[in-house]
Amino acid sequence: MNKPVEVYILSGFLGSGKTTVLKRIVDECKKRDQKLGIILNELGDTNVENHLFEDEKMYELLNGCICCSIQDDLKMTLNQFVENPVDVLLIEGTGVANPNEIVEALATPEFIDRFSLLSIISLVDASNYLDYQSIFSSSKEIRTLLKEQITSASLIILNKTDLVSDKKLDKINLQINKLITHDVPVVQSSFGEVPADVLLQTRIRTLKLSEEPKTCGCSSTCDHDHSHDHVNHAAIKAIKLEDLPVVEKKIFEKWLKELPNDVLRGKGIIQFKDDSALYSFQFASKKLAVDKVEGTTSQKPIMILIGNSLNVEEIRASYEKTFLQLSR
Ligand SMILES: Nc1nc2c(ncn2[C@@H]2O[C@H](COP(=O)(O)OP(=O)(O)OP(=O)(O)O)[C@@H](O)[C@H]2O)c(=O)[nH]1
Repeated sequence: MNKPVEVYILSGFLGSGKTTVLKRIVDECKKRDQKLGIILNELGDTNVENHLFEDEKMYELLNGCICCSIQDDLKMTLNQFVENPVDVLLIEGTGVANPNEIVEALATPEFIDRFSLLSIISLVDASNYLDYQSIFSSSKEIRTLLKEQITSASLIILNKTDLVSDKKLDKINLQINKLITHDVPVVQSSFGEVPADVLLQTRIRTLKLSEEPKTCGCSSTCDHDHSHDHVNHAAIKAIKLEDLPVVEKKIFEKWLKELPNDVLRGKGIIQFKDDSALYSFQFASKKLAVDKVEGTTSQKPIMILIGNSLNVEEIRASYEKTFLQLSR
């Protein structure tokens, strides 16, 4: 039998910096000449970030969360890596995934000797942490999910520290340290800049299965019985807007920033007025970042918005009013 594939799971809430860290790990593994595999999971039915990993053996699991509604897809994908092993497999869950569910899939008899889980790296977004913990500006689902992402980690990266004051950081560190019971390191970073040896250190030696099977509370599509304890995150939805017109960057940015606070994350591909290039955009922590898509791409302008109990009709109406009526 081949050597087990070394696995790292990246977890963390929407926009916390998982893909940013994933890119760092990919670069490091390439430097080490390691053969890489990536599993990216998105809530919506489109991955707008696949251009970032064109050279890698990548599988996209779309339209659901590998921690519940598409567990079978995850198992099928893991089988691909059993048949064609790589040295290192990176699994990035959706921002609302509970990493324990991925651990559970890796710990089944068919996979336990094939994969060796080395670490669960959880990203915590310092710029939103206190708001997400607040009963006034967040929901119980989000608070429970954040707690699960922290308590299941073997390494916590407190990211986006550039966006908060030292005083706030101290407060967040204190709160995180109250949640973790084991000797789990918490490293602070901005743009996921964590030394490679810290990032890739082996922190888990054995997989543990949870003891008591419980009924899953994931969603109507999930009717299996398996051992986990997690939040019902069905209220967190992705909306996809396609056929986007060419937009003015300033208007686009203003529209995103004025979206209701329930919109926790946005991403996509966009074309700006008077510019023939396509740009990938990221909207997280109420900040817009755009990046020119280099080379040729078959992707078309598209926008994915993810949030908690989103009022889809309201968002669609505001989108149509701002962009479609203006472009007519
Ligand atoms: N200011 C700041 N921005 C950051 C930092 N880390 C990541 N970002 C930006 O935040 C946005 C979201 O980062 P991602 O790495 O895509 O976050 P993610 O966790 O993969 O997001 P999801 O796709 O929602 O799961 C991007 O625009 C990043 O460039 C940071 O430390 N500081």
